[in-house]
Parts: sequence; structure tokens; C-alpha cells
Amino acid sequence: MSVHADTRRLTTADLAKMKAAGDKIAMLTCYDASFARLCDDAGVDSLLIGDSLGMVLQGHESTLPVTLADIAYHTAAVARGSKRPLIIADMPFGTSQVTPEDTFRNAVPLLAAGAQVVKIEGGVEMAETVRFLTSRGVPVCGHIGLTPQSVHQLGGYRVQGKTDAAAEKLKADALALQDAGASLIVLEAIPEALAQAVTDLIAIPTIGIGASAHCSGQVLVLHDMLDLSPGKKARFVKNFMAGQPSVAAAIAAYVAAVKDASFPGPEHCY
Ligand SMILES: Nc1nc(=O)c2c([nH]1)NC[C@@H]1CN(c3ccc(C(=O)N[C@@H](CCC(=O)O)C(=O)O)cc3)CN21
Ligand SMILES: CC(C)C(=O)C(=O)O
Ligand SMILES: [Mg+2]
Repeated sequence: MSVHADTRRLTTADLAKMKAAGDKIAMLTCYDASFARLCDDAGVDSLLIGDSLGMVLQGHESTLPVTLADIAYHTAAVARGSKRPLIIADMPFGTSQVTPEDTFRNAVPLLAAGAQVVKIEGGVEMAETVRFLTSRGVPVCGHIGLTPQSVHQLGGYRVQGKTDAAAEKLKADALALQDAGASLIVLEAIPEALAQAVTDLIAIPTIGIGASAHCSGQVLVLHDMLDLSPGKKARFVKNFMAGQPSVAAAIAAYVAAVKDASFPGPEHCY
């Protein structure tokens, strides 16, 4: 049983209020009902069914092979396992890089599975699609900076927004997404000063991963923060399992560290 049994699910409006109040938003990726319940009980505000599941659950080398059916399946499990967190589902590769109409059609099974928000990688070039969805009742989370579905174009999982021109482009992306109706924006692997500038520039919450503590909230891949992922970790990953007696305690430690802004520290930033 969830300790939040009598609480309603958070909405995008609740997260907007948190930014306005200066309260940090704690988000984690989640892919199944058991972890969803643990995250809910630990006070995680939002659960992201990320296409990172292609790497941490399926063993692929990128997120590109993940299908819409995969994300819908895991979204339904997370929705059944949790009561309070806002549920966000990634639109996997190929499902949003199409017309606005087809993107809407592709969002349908994710909302049917229990997602309240769909996340779409890209900035200015996705604004028309974001406006199409948000004007038809589908909340959207943007995702800019390091966008893993473009890994072959980016030439690897590299820090983004390092030049003045790239930083200006990223700010324009954030403004375009906000103007198109996006409810929040994930900022991935960008310099600390740029993350702060973007967070101050827009009214909607920013959720950082490798984007410093100046964001409105943080997200990590669950398997990374529990030290379950093999191989070399990105700089922004912290092992919250270290020194903890249980997975529940590790997730609670993550929530506490995001809330008091002690995570991420300088050692996790670019
Ligand atoms: N397990 C997992 N965790 C993630 O955070 C994650 C996924 N999978 N899959 C999709 C993408 C890929 N991500 C990654 C993967 C590696 C780095 C990384 O190692 N970056 C270098 C940057 C080097 C540079 O440009 O200077 C680093 O050292 O942090 C970053 C993001 C984030 N996402
Ligand atoms: C890392 C987050 C932002 C993500 O998109 C994912 O898990 O797929
Ligand atoms: Mg993703």
C-alpha cells in the first residue's frame, strides 16, 4: 500500500506552482509497478517512462530501437503501481519526428496507458508539433540539450550548448517550446550557467540531468542512481545506493538531496 493512498495525482499545474514557490521537483525514470510504488512512497514527484529503457532494460546500445508499444506497456505498469507522481512518457524515436497529426496519433496509446504528459526531444523545430498537441489537450514536456535520439547526428553523448551560438540556439528552443504550450522542459548535459539562464528566462519548470542545481528540478535514470547500470557513467550520475540499507532509503535520499539542492553538486556539472 502506498503511503499516499489518499492523495491525488500531481498535475503539470502542481509542478508549475512548485517552480513559482521555489520548491524543487524530484523526478526519476521508472519502468515497472514495483519501483513505481517505491518511488511514490519515497516522495518522488514525477515518474518518467524514458526510452532509456532500451538501454537499461533491453540491453541496446542506444534508445533508437524502442517502440511505442514498449513505452505504452511500461507506462501502464508504472501507472498501476503509483498514485501521486505525475506520469510522463517518452515518445520513442520515429514517433514524434513526423507530422503533428501523426505525432498526436502516436501519443494516444501513451495517454491510454496512463501518461499525463508526453515528452518530445527537440526545440524550435518541434514547436509546431507541440502547439498541435497542447491545443488539443495533450500536455507536453520538451527535451533539449543532449537529445539521445539524435546521437548519430551529435556524434556521441556529448555536452551541448558550449559555444555562444549554441547557447543562444538553446535559449530560443526553450522560448519556442514554452510559447507552443509545453508544460516543462528537460535540460540534458549543458553548462551550469546556461541551465541557470534558461531556467530564469522561462516561466515553466526546467528539469535538469547534467544541467546543475539551478534547474527547477532533477531527473536521473533509476538504474544509474541505484548503481545497477554497467559501464562508465556520465558525470551527472550519483550512486544514491551507497551507504543505504535499502532501495527505498536510496530513493528517499535522492528526493531529499534534490529538495535541499545538495544534488547535483559541482562534481556532477559541466
Ligand atoms: N543508463 C542511462 N542513463 C542515462 O542518463 C541515459 C541513458 N541510459 N540512455 C539515454 C541517454 C544517454 N545519456 C548519456 C550517456 C552518456 C553521457 C556521457 O557520458 N557524457 C559525457 C560527456 C562528455 C563530454 O562531452 O565532455 C560525460 O562524461 O558526462 C551523457 C548522457 C543520457 N541518457
Ligand atoms: C534521461 C531522461 C531525461 C530520458 O529521456 C530517458 O530516461 O529516456
Ligand atoms: Mg528519453
